[in-house]
Amino acid sequence: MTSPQARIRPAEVTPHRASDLAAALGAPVPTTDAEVTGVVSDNRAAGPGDLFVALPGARVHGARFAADAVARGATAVLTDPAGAALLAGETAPVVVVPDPRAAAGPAAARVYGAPAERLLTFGLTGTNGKTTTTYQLDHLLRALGRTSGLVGTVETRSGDRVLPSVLTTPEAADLQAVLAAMVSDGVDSLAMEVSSHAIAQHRVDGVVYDVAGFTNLTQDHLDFHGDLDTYFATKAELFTPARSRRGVVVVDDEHGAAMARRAEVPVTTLSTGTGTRPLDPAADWTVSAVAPDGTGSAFTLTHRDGRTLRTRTALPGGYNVANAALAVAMVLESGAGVDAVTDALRAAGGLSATVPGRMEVLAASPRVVVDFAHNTEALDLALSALRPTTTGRLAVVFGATGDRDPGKRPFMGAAAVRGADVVVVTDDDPHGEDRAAVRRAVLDGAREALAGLGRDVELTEVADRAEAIAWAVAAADAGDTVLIAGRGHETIQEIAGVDHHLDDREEARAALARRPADHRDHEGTVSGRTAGAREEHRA
Ligand SMILES: CC(=O)N[C@H]1[C@@H](OP(=O)(O)OP(=O)(O)OC[C@H]2O[C@@H](n3ccc(=O)[nH]c3=O)[C@H](O)[C@@H]2O)O[C@H](CO)[C@@H](O)[C@@H]1O[C@H](C)C(=O)N[C@@H](C)C(=O)N[C@H](CCC(=O)O)C(=O)O
Ligand SMILES: Nc1ncnc2c1ncn2[C@@H]1O[C@H](COP(=O)(O)OP(=O)(O)OP(=O)(O)O)[C@@H](O)[C@H]1O
Repeated sequence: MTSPQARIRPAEVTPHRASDLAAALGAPVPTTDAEVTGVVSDNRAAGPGDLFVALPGARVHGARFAADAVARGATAVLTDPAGAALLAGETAPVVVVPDPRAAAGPAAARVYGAPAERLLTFGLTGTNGKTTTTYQLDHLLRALGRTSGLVGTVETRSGDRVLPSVLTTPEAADLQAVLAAMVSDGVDSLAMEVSSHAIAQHRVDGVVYDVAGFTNLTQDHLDFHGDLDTYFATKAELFTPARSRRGVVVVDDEHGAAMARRAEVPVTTLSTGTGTRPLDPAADWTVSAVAPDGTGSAFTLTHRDGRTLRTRTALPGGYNVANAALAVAMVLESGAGVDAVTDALRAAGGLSATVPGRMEVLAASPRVVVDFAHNTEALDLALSALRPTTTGRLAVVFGATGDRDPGKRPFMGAAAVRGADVVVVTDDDPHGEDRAAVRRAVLDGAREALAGLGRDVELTEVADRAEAIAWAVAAADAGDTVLIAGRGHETIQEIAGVDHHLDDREEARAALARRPADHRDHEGTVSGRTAGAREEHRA
């Protein structure tokens, strides 16, 4: 079940009557009335004056928690007929609608005064790149002198208030509260991630984005959506008038091209030539003259109408050029002038936002990078992004998640061996699964790939992740790069049902601080580390 979490809420809300809300939702007006000053869909977050939205869940009906919500001060309940049946004897007014998930966003938007309409809103969807692009957008908006708020996988930020996120896209009631808090905190624009789960579950109902963006689509989340067509169709909903006013669609893969054709709002296409489709000169926006520039790249973004600007992204890899170009194109589509954007980017040194746990560079020599890549394609891409700027050896520390998608483990092992010179296989989030068995599956794929590779790769197993990071960082020479992949910004590692604090970035920084004492000797063996489950293999 969802755990109780801290939430960002507005300080002051003009009260609404439950009867008015019912009328606005086209629901029968309850026989008793009450004043509502907030909306929640989890009883543990309920407080005085809240409307408790009791949602039918996959595991439990929220109506089971209505009495507790009311005991905490909730003054009214919004639910469906099944929920209402569970509420017999409830003292608070009950508003009954056929689909409370679909009603939650509009109800909350009404209670909080339609906050999305008072912000310049940018919504990002796609399988990969949402978080990264959202931070680039946020960075550019700030560079333009705007006060932007952010909602996404890593954190939610309104003014000085920052909270770690539980979901990529919050529940409808929580989202509207955050947006209202942003308005009262003086925020004027919003960069946010819109997951496909959120679209399917009506979490963003009540928001019409000024500019929606699409990054790409690969096979993912089919446990939830069933098949790729449904996953695609869910994302396509973002590009309809109910959810956005206009959009920018990256057409670097076939799904992007299909998305642009299917969009029901005006969209401009962006082709960068960094995906699976070659550069499309017929796209509205094109990227050209990509040039390595330190760890990142400089690039030129041009519209068919002649608008053009040259800037850079500090993040490595072609896909980060696509993310950066998308952020710039979305801001230009929102009405910003190309000269203002050019000047702002020049003053800011390009798109140089650090994205927590996404190609986050912790040290330059040896270069130590933490990235969220947790599947085969992402691992491939991350390693190829770092290879051109690695003068020494490229090492990767990673594992596979337990209890999830066992089929990908050998492929991840093979991708690591293909892309790196030093491969350290360790635990990711084992969850309830046998940790050694998960690593074994990754190692099997790695060994098989090694057999036909034709170059030397050092393959090592270090069970404990902190120890694996310490080992790789200690073993690196000045020109080497160590990629620590898979967990990004995450700070909790679940082993056999127990949560342990583990932050790859903290471990890497600690290992970097210990380096002089811990450094690898010239024979290629490791000194200064405790014995672990390490085994080395050389092809
Ligand atoms: C698969 C999925 O999306 N599940 C969501 C769904 O859960 P559910 O139907 O099982 O809900 P439930 O536990 O039966 O509870 C029903 C209702 O009772 C309420 N409740 C429940 C328990 C309690 O003590 N008190 C209480 O009030 C719940 O808030 C809920 O409203 O409804 C819940 C609340 O409405 C969501 O929190 C929950 O998201 C879970 C936590 C989740 O992990 N979702 C992931 C898959 C997700 O949405 N991920 C995407 C990103 C995907 C990506 O791109 O990587 C995201 O946007 O985060
Ligand atoms: N445009 C892109 N195309 C392909 N891969 C990408 C792209 N951008 C980032 N990645 C890879 O995907 C990983 C996740 O990136 P990011 O967090 O920005 O995406 P996301 O859509 O927010 O995914 P998630 O919801 O899983 O966080 C990164 O660590 C990187 O390895």
